[in-house]
Amino acid sequence: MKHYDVIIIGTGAANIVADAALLQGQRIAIIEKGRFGGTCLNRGCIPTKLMVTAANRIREIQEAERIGVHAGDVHLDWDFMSRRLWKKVNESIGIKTYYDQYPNIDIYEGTASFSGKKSLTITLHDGTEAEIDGSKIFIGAGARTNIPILTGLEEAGYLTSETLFGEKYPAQPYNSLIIVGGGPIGCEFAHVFNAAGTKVTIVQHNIRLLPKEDVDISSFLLRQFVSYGIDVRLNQDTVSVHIDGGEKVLTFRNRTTGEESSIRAQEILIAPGIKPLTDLLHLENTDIQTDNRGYITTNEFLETSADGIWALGDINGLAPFRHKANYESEILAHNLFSGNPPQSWRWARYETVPAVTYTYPEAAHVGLTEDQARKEGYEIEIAINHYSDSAKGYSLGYEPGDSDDGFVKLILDKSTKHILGAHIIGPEASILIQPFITLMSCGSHVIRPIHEEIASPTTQMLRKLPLTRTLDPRSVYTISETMTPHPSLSEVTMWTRYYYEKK
Ligand SMILES: Cc1cc2nc3c(=O)[nH]c(=O)nc-3n(C[C@H](O)[C@H](O)[C@H](O)COP(=O)(O)OP(=O)(O)OC[C@H]3O[C@@H](n4cnc5c(N)ncnc54)[C@H](O)[C@@H]3O)c2cc1C
Ligand SMILES: NC(=O)c1ccc[n+]([C@@H]2O[C@H](COP(=O)([O-])OP(=O)(O)OC[C@H]3O[C@@H](n4cnc5c(N)ncnc54)[C@H](O)[C@@H]3O)[C@@H](O)[C@H]2O)c1
Repeated sequence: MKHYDVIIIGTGAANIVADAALLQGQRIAIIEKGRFGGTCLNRGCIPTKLMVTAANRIREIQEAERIGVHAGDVHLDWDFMSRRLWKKVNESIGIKTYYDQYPNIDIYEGTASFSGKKSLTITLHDGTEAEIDGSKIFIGAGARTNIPILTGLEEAGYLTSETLFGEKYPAQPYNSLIIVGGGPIGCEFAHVFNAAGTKVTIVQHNIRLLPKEDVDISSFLLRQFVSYGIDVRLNQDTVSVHIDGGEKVLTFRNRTTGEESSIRAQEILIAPGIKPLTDLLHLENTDIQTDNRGYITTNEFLETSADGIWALGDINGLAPFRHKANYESEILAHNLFSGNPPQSWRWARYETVPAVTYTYPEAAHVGLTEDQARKEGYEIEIAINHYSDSAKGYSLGYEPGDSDDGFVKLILDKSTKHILGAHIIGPEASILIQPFITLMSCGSHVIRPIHEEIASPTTQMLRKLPLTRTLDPRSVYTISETMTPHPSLSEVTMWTRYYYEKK
């Protein structure tokens, strides 16, 4: 059995840990069962946002008439956009080539599973197996679509975000598309294909689109989607799928009235949520605890319940965003590979994880929704400002009372006037949210244990100290410890620190 100082499972955000270990000259094993770069680069944030940006331009050009700009016919050149998309996705190959050049890194292309507490069997793509163990093991294995049990679905065939950016990538936009699920994935693809000319229907289980957003954001997006011709069916149970006349027919039932309906389309995209990729890892051979959904439980230092094993990103179930996975990976790099004494370790906080759904318009938030704040017992105040209330918003064409006049909604603690949550829907919401993320992240914070039962000796020692950590709003380091939604233009400003240090 070959021994390593560091084993990394998955090449998404965990690459940040690999890079830090590399700088320390550690002996490293990197294990990847798919394309290097993980979900974000190959089938998530990056390719979807290439599509979304093109779709946004179509909508903006169509809407420019409201400010007196007439552009004539506008359409999406699918081939051109697809070439740009695959050029970016294929940068995946460069990640493997990069790690290949280091003699202290071994790359294993295959699927890892635990054979013992800190040992792994890797089933390699060539059919052989490798056995390795490590002093420090980092699990960044991510998640995948949670396919529902739906009569006839397997026989009819379907798309997921994985296959859409894989073997089923469309040569042209579909004529018609049914999307099962009205979360971020369903809504972003609905926007893309609707703008590309596809007849889109969303069949959503919840009574709202984007149910994790504030209720006012959901209803605004619903109104916009309907105005663009997207057929949205809320509060539905999916019943069955069959093929008829070469088309896929989905039958669904209203959860309140019981009324059944059917809709047909060229394709069906399944986007009902995700589940962690823990099943492949055989965690039963380890001391790693999972929650009732199968996610690995981690504490504020990303420790698992097993000694010397950490988990980050989607697999710990805390918030499935790339910026949150990067944040955790940077914490691990800082704590374990920068020579920092434990007293200066960073710890993870999840109160200020931002989220942006890249629909048209964009929906962005940080912190609590109105409902969450009330449920947590806050006496709240709400402050709302519309785009049309600012000179720039008016110049974009928004008049007071317009149905698509977006807004910022702040949820405030009435007694302290602290911001509990900020919610924005409208142009460039992904950029406009950044000041609120930064404001809410700054200041002094007392260490708050997460999963107190997970406690290495160092963690036990740290939890006994009266530790507070201050994010100084004037410090350049605060910029890199504050999350920024990925991928947003705010990264141009917020990532300045990295370039500042390189120069
Ligand atoms: C369609 C879509 C759009 C998205 N858009 C956004 C967005 O705009 N912004 C945003 O912040 N987030 C977005 N996300 C979510 C984001 O992609 C994820 O939160 C992020 O990529 C998770 O990173 P990770 O490192 O935890 O896992 P991943 O990037 O999924 O990496 C895990 C890696 O581990 C490998 N692996 C898994 N199991 C094993 C094993 N047993 N052995 C070896 N290798 C293994 C996998 O092949 C994979 O490469 C999107 C997701 C999807 C699906
Ligand atoms: N811009 C972004 O940051 C971005 C974009 C895409 C995905 N993501 C992340 O990826 C994760 C997965 O996205 P998602 O949209 O699949 O998940 P989700 O869990 O957020 O939304 C899935 C939706 O599908 C509905 N649903 C579940 N089962 C259904 C069924 N059988 N029939 C109809 N509807 C059903 C649910 O009511 C839910 O609203 C998200 O949690 C999100 O954080 C982020």
